[in-house]
Amino acid sequence: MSTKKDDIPTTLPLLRDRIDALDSQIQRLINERAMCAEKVAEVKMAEQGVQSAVFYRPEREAQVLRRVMERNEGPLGNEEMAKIFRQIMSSCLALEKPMRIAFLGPVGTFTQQAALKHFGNSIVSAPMAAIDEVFREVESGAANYGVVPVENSTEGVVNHTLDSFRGSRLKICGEVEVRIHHNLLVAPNVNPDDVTHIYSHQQSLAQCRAWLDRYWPHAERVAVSSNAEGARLAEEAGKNGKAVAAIAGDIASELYSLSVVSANIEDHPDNTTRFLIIGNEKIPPSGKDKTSLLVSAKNEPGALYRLLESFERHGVDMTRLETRPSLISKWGYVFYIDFVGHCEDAQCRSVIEELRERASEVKVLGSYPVAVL
Ligand SMILES: O=C(O)C(=O)C[C@]1(C(=O)O)C=C[C@@H](O)C=C1
Repeated sequence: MSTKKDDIPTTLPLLRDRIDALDSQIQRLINERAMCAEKVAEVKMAEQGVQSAVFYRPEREAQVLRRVMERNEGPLGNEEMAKIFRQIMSSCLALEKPMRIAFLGPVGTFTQQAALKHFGNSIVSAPMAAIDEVFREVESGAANYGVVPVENSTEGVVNHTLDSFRGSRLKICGEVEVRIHHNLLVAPNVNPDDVTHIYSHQQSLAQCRAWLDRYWPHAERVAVSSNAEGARLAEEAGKNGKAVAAIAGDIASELYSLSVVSANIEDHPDNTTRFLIIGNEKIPPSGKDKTSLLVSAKNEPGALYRLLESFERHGVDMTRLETRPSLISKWGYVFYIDFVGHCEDAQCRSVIEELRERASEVKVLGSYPVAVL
C-alpha cells in the first residue's frame, strides 16, 4: 500500500520521528528477508548437496530487480530503487555463501566497478593481472565467478576476451554495462602545465584521442597495462618530483589520491563498456535473455549468408556479429554471435540446430539475463 502525501508530517521533529519508525520497520523486514535467504541456502544444500549447491542465481536476481522497477511508484527513481535492492540481495547472498569474484585488476579499474555494479558490495574481490588469469581463476574453482570487459562503444571489441572463450568450458552467465568517464589526473604536488607524459591503458588513450590532440598535443602518451596502473605510476612519479599525468576513472583517482585536472575527457559522452560475467553453470531462462555463440564457418562460398539466413527466417534478433581469425586454418574465421532469447526458447533452439548443420562447429557460450542496471 502506498503512502499518501497528506499522511506525511510537516514539522522537522515529527518527520524525524516518522523516519526513525520507518527505519526500524525497514531494518526488521530486511533481516526477515535475510533469514529467508539463510533458509534458501539450507534448502539448496539439502537438495543439491553441500559441495555442489548453487547459491548465486542470476536469473532470479534479474527477475527480482525487474519487479522492483516495475512496481516502483517513486519519488525514488526506478534505478535508484533497484540499486538499493541490488545491495540487499548482495548481502543476502553473502550470508548464504560469500562469493569470490575474479576481475581484470588491479583494484580501481572499470572492471572492478562493473563487478560491484553487478554483484553489489558484499563480495570478496580478487583482482587479476590479465584476462586469461580471470578465466583460469574461475576454471580452477579458486573464484566463483569472473568479470571481463568484452566491448566498448568507442573502441569496439576486446579481442583477448573473445579469444579466451575458445579453449574454455566456462559459460557466460551475465552482462553489465558501465558508463566510462575518464579524468586527466596528476599528483597534488604536480603542476599540470609541466606534464610531459600521460599514462593510461591503450583503450583509454584511444577513447580520449581527440581531446588529447586538442589540449595536450605535446605530451607523450604511454600505454600501460591498465588505467589504475597508470594512476599508480602518476602517484609514484609525483613522489619523485616528475610531472606525469594519468587518465583514469574516479575510483582510481581516489585510490591513488590524485587531483582531477579535467573531468569527463572522453571523446564520446555516451562512452560505455560492456562486461561479461563468467562462471561454471548454465543459467535458466529469466524471461528476458540473450545468448552468445561461437560459430566456425565452413570454408565455402555463401557460408556466412547461410548462417545469418537462419536467424532471419526464425525471427531471432541478432544483436552482434564479430569475426576473428580461426587460428587453426589460414584465412579461416570464427564468428561470435549474440542474439535476443534463451537457448531453451523454441525459435532459438531451431536456429542453433540449423547452425549445427551448416557450420563446422557451434559452441553455446551461454544464455544469460539482459542487464537490468
Ligand atoms: O532465490 C534464491 O535462490 C536465493 O538464493 C535468494 C537471493 C535473494 O536474496 O533474493 C539471493 C541470492 C541469489 O543469487 C538469488 C536470490
